[in-house]
Parts: sequence; C-alpha cells; structure tokens
Amino acid sequence: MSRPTVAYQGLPGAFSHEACLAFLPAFWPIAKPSFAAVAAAVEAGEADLGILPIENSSAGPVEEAHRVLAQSPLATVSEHSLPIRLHLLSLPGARLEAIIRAISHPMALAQCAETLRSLKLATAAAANTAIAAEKLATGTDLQTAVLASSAAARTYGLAILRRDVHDRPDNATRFRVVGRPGDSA
Ligand SMILES: O=C(O)C(=O)C[C@]1(C(=O)O)C=C[C@@H](O)C=C1
Repeated sequence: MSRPTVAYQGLPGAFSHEACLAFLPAFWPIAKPSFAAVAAAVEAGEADLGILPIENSSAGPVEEAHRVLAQSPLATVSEHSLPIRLHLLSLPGARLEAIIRAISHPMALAQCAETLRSLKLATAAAANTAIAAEKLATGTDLQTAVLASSAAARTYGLAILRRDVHDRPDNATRFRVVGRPGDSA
C-alpha cells in the first residue's frame, strides 16, 4: 500500500512541515502554497489529511486558518502543540549590523516583536516562514533577514545570525489535523 499523505502550508522547513514530521511520521507531507489549498487538497481526496496552525501561545489565533476551516466541511482528527523556535536567518556572509529588515509570516513577526523593535528592523510579511527563507536564499540581498526555523536554515543554506529571537521562551503553536468527515484515516 502506498504511504498516506498529509497536506501542509509552506515548504520543507516550515513549522507546519515540522508538525507533519513530529505528529504524523507515517504520513508523506505534501507542500501547498496556502491554507485554502491545504483544505482543498483534503476535500478533493488528493491528500488523506491536512494540518494547519490554529493558535500561538503569544500571538493568538491564526485568523486565516480559522477562516478557511470555518468555510470547510473537514472534521478535526487531532490537535498538537509544537514548540516554536524562531531564528534570524541571512545569506552566509551577511552581518547583523547591516540587516535593515526582517521578512516572515505575520504570526512569526508577532512572536518576535520585541526583538525586532530592539534591533530596529523594519518588517515585511511573507506567506510562510520557509517560503521567505527559500526566496532569500535564491537572491543576493545582504540587508534582509528572515525569521524561520533551524530546519529552514539547513534546507536553504542560510546562516543563523541570531538564535532564538522569539520574545517568550515557551513559544508554542497548536496545530489541527483535519480529514474528510466520516473517514477513519
Ligand atoms: O508554518 C510556518 O512556518 C508559518 O509560516 C505559519 C506559522 C503560523 O501561521 O502561525 C506557523 C507556526 C508559527 O506560529 C509561525 C508561523
């Protein structure tokens, strides 16, 4: 039998991808560009399950995921909390003093608000932490950093300029696993 699948938002190195590996190790993760695309893949039977971040311990509910789930017939299978460690990543060779902006998912930016203020960095939103990391890695910008995981740093060959930049040491995000109603996946 082929391996069952789980759709997640982002790319390898995203926290949703980390959640797939931690909580659904028997499932093959399928990357999707948006929360809506995750729900659509499960509804269409392209993926057996979907996983979405629904709430962070310091930044609160993930509004877009709640909007998508409210409009979807999918059923909750389980919920899991994942510790979230955010690092400031740059191209290798960049210096912290030269960084002027940080790019990431708005939830990740909110989890690091105090650090970003103390470093006097401007911010810009991306669709996902790993999507921001992958984009930075393909360019030559030594003034921009992204907030993402150590897995994203490894996956895209980025340097960790500053480790653990989330404001609260107990930072964690709750993920919801969803499936088609009536399925016993
Ligand atoms: O999965 C990712 O990496 C994301 O960009 C999304 C997201 C979120 O929506 O809350 C997931 C977990 C963290 O709380 C930060 C960002």
